[in-house]
Order: sequence, then structure tokens, then C-alpha cells
Amino acid sequence: MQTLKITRPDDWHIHLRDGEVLRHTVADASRYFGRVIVMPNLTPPVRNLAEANAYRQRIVQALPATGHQLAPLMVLYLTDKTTVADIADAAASDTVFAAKLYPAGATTNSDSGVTSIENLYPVLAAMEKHGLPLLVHGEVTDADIDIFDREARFIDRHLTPIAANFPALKMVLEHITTADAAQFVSAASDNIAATITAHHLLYNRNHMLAGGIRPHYYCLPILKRNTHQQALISAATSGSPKFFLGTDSAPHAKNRKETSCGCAGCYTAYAAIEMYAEAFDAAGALDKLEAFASFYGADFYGLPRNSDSITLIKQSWTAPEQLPLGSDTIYPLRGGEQLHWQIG
Ligand SMILES: NC(=O)N[C@@H](CC(=O)O)C(=O)O
Ligand SMILES: [Zn+2]
Ligand SMILES: [Zn+2]
Repeated sequence: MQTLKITRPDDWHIHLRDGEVLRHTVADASRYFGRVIVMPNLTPPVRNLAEANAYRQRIVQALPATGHQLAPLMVLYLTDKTTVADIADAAASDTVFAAKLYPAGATTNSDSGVTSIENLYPVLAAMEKHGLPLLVHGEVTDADIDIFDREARFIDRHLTPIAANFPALKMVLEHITTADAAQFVSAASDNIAATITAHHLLYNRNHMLAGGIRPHYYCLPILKRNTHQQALISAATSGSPKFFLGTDSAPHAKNRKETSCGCAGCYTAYAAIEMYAEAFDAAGALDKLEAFASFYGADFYGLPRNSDSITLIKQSWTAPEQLPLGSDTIYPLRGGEQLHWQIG
């Protein structure tokens, strides 16, 4: 039986949500991840240090009593009203590690997001000055721009100018889905990186749309054509420290996805490193998994790498068809199907 021992991984992009679902999302995330970057798109969002600290407390309280340790790293949600003082407070804290740019209307719970990125420039200047990383959901929101082109257009229209105006700003282009994004990040300076999800490594839009429409594969940015999937696999397995693990595990109750207008988001936290191992294995690049999952994210954020390890075993098992999510149920990505790696 093939085994793979790696330094304990971290998840640099996860949605834990809030309230009664925390006991389930936090239990899954804390099975083996050491640290998680907690996305702030709650309703209302996490707008300042006080709200981040209160949310952090709720997450810590939801940790299972034994055997689970998880450090939640908090993130501010940038709005049109975010101030330079909000950034200074957050940067001086030991609980907030980044701030997130959601263009208004781009994704789940982005109604309070930023309506004009240019108006945000003083806030970005403060982030650059204080060394607080900017995390970006990189999609334009124009109704007339094709949903499959929204990431590439965002890069040209917004990321290139931001990078030019704030050359020292640490920036993570989250959950990249295109060859254009991989190329932009590769060519950019060292302070610009990207997270890549397991599902964008494993799937392309055919998996979602050919032979029937599969709402549980629907996430944003949307799965692209297979050539983009190949570019993401190349980036993730390249050994470049600019690309690291961020699951974007984003739970929505089953009835909110299996409906006439379903929510965007895939739930992968119950088997995340298992799915990444499968993707790296399929690419013949298992030797590159550890750095992607456990080194490069910590290095980028200027945090120490974890010192303990986990072991993965290549052995097939059947993923549960549904999981509890508070008092609701969720259909996890790959639910009811075979997964090929498991935790030892
Ligand atoms: N990725 C998604 O499809 N959904 C995320 C939001 C996000 O990360 O854009 C969610 O919060 O549900
Ligand atoms: Zn997003
Ligand atoms: Zn996300």
C-alpha cells in the first residue's frame, strides 16, 4: 500500500459560515489542517477587528473537545466604507492576517462588497504600508461579460493596475481557474501569489454540464474548459512557491443548490487533502504535494511551517452521500463516489 507522509497542511481559503453549522464545518476543517484562512463573507460581513475577533471566538468554541487543533486566521471584508484605521487596527492585531476584496455582486454574500476599486486605493495603500495581504475574488461583474471570461477580464482591468500602483502590496488571487490567471501570477513579482482549489484541479466544465447538469459542481469562479484545468495542474505541480492550497470549501445546504436558482460553492473540507493527493497523483507529481499544501502558503504569509506531519494512504473508500450541516444536510463534492486517498 502506498503511503505519503507530509508536513501538516494549512488551508489558505475556507468558508466556515457561522452559527449552528460551525460545529460541522469546523470539525471537518480541523481534522488535519493546522491553520485556515477564514473567509469573511458572512451576513453581515466581518468588517473590522472587533467583528473578526468575535467571529474567531465562535469558531474556537466550536472546535471538537479532543484531538482537534486548528488556528483560525481571520480576514476583513473590504467594503466601500472600510477605513485606513480599520486596516491599521487589523494589521497591528495577532488575529487578522489579510483583507478580502469582493467586487460587489461577484459571488455568494458579496452584496456589501466594493463598488469602485479605484475608490479603495487609499485602503490598498494602507495595506501595502502595513504589510497586510490583499486577497482577491478576481471576477468582473458586468452583465454583458461572459461568465467564462470574467476572471481574465478582471486581471487586465484591475489586477494589472493594482500591481503597478502598489508594487509592494502582498496579493493573493484566490481560487484561480484560468491559464490567464496562472500566467499573470507566474510573471508577477514575488509578492503576488494564488490559491488553487482541489475541484479546479480535478474537474472542468464538462464534468458540470455534459450528460446532465450537476449543481454540486457549480462554484465561482465557474469551472472552465479542460485546457484551463491543465494549466492549473501545471501551475500547482510546478514547484513554484506562488501557488498554494486553498480549498474554497463553501458549504450550502442541499436544497439551496438543488433548486431553480442554486447557490455557488462546493463542499470539499470533509476530504480536501485526499482530493488534492488524487490530483497530484494523476499528474505524476505526488512529490510536489507537500510544498504546495504545507510550505508555500505559510512562507507567503510569513508564518512558520507546521512542525508535525500527517500520513496519506492510497486506498479507495466511498464518500458519504450526504453530511449534516447544522440542522440541514449537505451534498459534499464527490458524495457517494469513490475517493482514492485517505488519512492514515
Ligand atoms: N466559491 C463559491 O462558489 N462560493 C463561495 C464564495 C467565493 O469564494 O467566491 C461561497 O461563499 O459560497
Ligand atoms: Zn471567491
Ligand atoms: Zn471562497
